[in-house]
Amino acid sequence: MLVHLKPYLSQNLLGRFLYHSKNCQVPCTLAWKPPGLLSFGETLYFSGVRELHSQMIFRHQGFSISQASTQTVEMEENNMMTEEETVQLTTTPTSYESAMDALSSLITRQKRGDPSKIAGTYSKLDRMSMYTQILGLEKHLAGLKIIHVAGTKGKGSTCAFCEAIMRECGFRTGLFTSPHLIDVRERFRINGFDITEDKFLLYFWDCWNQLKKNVTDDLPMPPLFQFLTVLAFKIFVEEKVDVAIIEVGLGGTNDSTNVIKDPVVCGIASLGMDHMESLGHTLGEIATHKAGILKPQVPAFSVSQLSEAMDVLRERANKLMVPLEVVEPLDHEKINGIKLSLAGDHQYTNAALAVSLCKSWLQTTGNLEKLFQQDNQIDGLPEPFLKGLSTARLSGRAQVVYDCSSSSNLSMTNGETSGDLIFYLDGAHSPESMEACGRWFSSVIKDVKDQSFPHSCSEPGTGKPILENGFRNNGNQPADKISKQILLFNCMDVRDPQVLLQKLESTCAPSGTHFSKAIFVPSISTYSKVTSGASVIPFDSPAKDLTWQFKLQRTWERIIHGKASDTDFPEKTLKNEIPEGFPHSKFLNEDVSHCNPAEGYFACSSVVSSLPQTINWLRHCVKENPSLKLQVLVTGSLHLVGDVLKLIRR
Ligand SMILES: Nc1ncnc2c1ncn2[C@@H]1O[C@H](COP(=O)(O)OP(=O)(O)OP(=O)(O)O)[C@@H](O)[C@H]1O
Ligand SMILES: [Mg+2]
Ligand SMILES: [Mg+2]
Repeated sequence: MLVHLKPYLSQNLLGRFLYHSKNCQVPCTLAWKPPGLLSFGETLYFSGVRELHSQMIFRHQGFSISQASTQTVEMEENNMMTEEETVQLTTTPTSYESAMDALSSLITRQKRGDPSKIAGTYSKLDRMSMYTQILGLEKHLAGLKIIHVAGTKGKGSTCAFCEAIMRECGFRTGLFTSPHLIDVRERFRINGFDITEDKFLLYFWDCWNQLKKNVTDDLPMPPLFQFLTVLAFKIFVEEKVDVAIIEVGLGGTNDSTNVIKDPVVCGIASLGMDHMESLGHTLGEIATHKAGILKPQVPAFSVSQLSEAMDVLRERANKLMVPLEVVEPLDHEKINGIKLSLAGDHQYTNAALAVSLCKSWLQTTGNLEKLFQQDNQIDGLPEPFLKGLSTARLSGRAQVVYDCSSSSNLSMTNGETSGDLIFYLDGAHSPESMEACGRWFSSVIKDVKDQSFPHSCSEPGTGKPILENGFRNNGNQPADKISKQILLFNCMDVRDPQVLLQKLESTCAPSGTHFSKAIFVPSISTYSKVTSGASVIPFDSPAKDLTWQFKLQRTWERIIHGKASDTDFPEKTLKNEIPEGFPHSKFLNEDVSHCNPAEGYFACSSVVSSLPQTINWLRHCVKENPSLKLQVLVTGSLHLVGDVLKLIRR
């Protein structure tokens, strides 16, 4: 039998493929292929395929062709196919890595806020409208029942709470958030799960090819975030979600997601100082951008804000005749004492916003009464809301991960860890979020002090919370471990490290949290490549230029030692005195109190050129010292957090 496939993309297809059916793998031979690269619509023949199944997948070095058309499956079921027949399949394109390469080619080199990128015949939002038109999404977009969320901090968390609540209420959800930590598919969730690779590829190449065919000088391929936004719309329309929860990428007024004209409800999470290069240098200016997502007469909710921001929101809302309601952080009582699944006090604010957004959505769509009547709650929230609030998930935000590979007691079974190396991951990268992060870290390590080990490890990166409420105690943990707090930090060079590190230190210190050591290390991921979970991490490719990390270190040392400026802190102490590559063995045994930079020695910190080596080194430390427990706060950059998650998952 010959199977006739029409690949949608250029790919070099050579060699043998494995045909996976339900229960077996049948190798099949590539019988013929057109010379050179296959291009759109070209034909490829296989022989040796014995049976067809709707879930058939061909794989060859990551190249997969999947999903037989319904027609094919029906033909098979009706026994209509004969050996001689050539069957045409609707194929999905294929290698996930080639999709990542294609996506990476959309990353623009211009810096944010660079006015040159605004030039051109059409505005960004005009172009977004045109892209949605090309993809035939315009009229469907109007039918998506959208919850649209802007804000400086807490957008993603608010959206994650909304998703979980709406799902618990029985609706099929689509969730679009940014950024991603490990795999770009994290940005697109359908009914609570990251979109599958096969579906992603199907929709990705469909959008890609249609847009490619229609580009002109005035309408080039969209930059990355615009592409991801139209892709989200495509996915949610095709997947027929009941509710689409859309997080703004940056700002509001000019954000690609603002092509949404008639959301069901809008939310504005906490406002603060971030992305000033694009949004302006005052809170008022920033609020003006965020308020740009409000739409005439569409209900809107926000949380308490500084008056400079709130005034702007109210003014805009009045102009548009928008009912704007400000919600208070959730009250513990109202949620029956349940624990929010996203940790940190700030999440009570985000959760409250999500509750109001969901209620409003349910009301507008005529579902509220049904839901609230069914439930016999009095003042509190209905069961699905409570369930949603206690199960929402978002990786890399106040996430605790026990590192299994570091267990000093290898005899422990069932994936249990001695809990000696614990990563506290939070991608905070603005002053407000750094403060929230510091508060969370200080409180959570206190809680842990009162807990017992070991704890079961679970797979990071799956979104499952790693730290359950409470630990299991099997009674054999060593008593009185010495806990040390370590800071693992990096941030992008557009951030002000003085502000971020100062915020962290001044939030932690009053609660008695002092970092024994701070390690400054470059992230592995960069903004120049979109990665997948399967992307290879170069284990040993230390960064060459560590100028930025040395600057971070100097800033930290100045803060720790209360020095006001570089003149109080001679630069010569930085030269030659930094331990090369690896912190030396004494590193952990020294203490902040012994650290005197004036004497030319940086005992409280180190610059390390390789993240994988840093993690190995931390693992080594706890293995060598059974009495030591390391609590490592990883923060400053979501890239760093994603890289650490990826490394400790391996
Ligand atoms: N309400 C809040 N107030 C202050 N900080 C917060 C708040 N919510 C979240 N954060 C901090 O911001 C970080 C990012 O949270 P989240 O992903 O929910 O926000 P976001 O607005 O989507 O951020 P991003 O700019 O990374 O997209 C968290 O790790 C936490 O440190
Ligand atoms: Mg942001
Ligand atoms: Mg976000």
